[in-house]
Amino acid sequence: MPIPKALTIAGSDSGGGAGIQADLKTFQELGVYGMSAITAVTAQNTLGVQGVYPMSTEAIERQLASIGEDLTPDALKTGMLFSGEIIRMVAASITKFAWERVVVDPVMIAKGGASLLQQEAIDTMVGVLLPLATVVTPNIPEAEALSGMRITDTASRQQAAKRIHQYGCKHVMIKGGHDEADIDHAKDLLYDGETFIEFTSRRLVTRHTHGTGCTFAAVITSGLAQGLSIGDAVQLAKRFIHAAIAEPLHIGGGHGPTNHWAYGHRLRERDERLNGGGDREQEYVVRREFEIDTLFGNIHVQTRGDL
Ligand SMILES: Nc1ncnc2c1ncn2[C@@H]1O[C@H](COP(=O)(O)OP(=O)(O)O)[C@@H](O)[C@H]1O
Ligand SMILES: Cc1ncc(COP(=O)(O)O)c(N)n1
Repeated sequence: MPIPKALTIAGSDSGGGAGIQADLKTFQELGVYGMSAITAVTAQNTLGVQGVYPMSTEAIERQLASIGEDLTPDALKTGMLFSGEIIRMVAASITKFAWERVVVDPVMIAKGGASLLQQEAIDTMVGVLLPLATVVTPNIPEAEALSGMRITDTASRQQAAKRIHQYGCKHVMIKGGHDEADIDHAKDLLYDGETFIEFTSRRLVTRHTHGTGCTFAAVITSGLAQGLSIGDAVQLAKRFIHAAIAEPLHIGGGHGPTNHWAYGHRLRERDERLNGGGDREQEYVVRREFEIDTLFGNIHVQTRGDL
């Protein structure tokens, strides 16, 4: 079987926790060959963003053309795009090469508050990029900016998903990491134009969440590149990010990166438990399966009616 290939079109994070670096680490962990087109270089660490240096549109266009003329990604994701001009150029390249399985992570503001997308570029994103998206993955503030409405509860989150879906993307995934009202759960909402599906995990108490959104979208991209359905790719992403947040690396003095190795560690731990099991009695098998589920965060998936 050919090796699945994924492309990230995003900014570089010198600190290695978010952006291009998070995406490539994630692709690699999941057995997907990673390619990149860099839209901007950020000087960044766990304490914040110290500088933003966008690339020329010519340099970005050339990177995409080099990829398109030789390598066809099985799926791609966009991250930090910075300006309307870059968004237009990226959308034109996606169309030109007829690339499919497009994950748009509408990165706007870094966790420390630095702007990674010019305000006037939001309309361009809505007009030219979202119609090309297989799935768009805003966090709550990004979903508010895209939909033009406040999100305060499940009903308003569903309403915002409906509005964003009308821009022409196939699926909308509104992530719940910023939902501070829900102190127990991290709940993400997927909408395909008809059905709402909630993916819920336990909320982990930590400040080491730098790069969660990039990593989450990169897992979805990897899953789509490997031929998973969107629902299965999101389920994989939820498990991967839960493990990555649960085992922080404690790197840097501020908001540290997530652990891109953690999911792989847990898979190996599961395999050891299963292989080491021998012919145990049924009750042990049941208990072991429960433990295995616990390893991956007990993600609860629920289809929810329209509120
Ligand atoms: N404290 C947490 N515990 C468990 N999962 C979390 C936590 N914070 C974020 N997540 C999950 O990480 C993913 C990224 O979410 P979010 O933080 O909303 O995105 P972003 O990084 O774009 O702001 C989502 O699946 C979300 O549910
Ligand atoms: C280059 C770059 N791209 C994206 C983010 C957002 O990070 P997060 O995933 O934590 O929202 C970032 N901080 N830097």
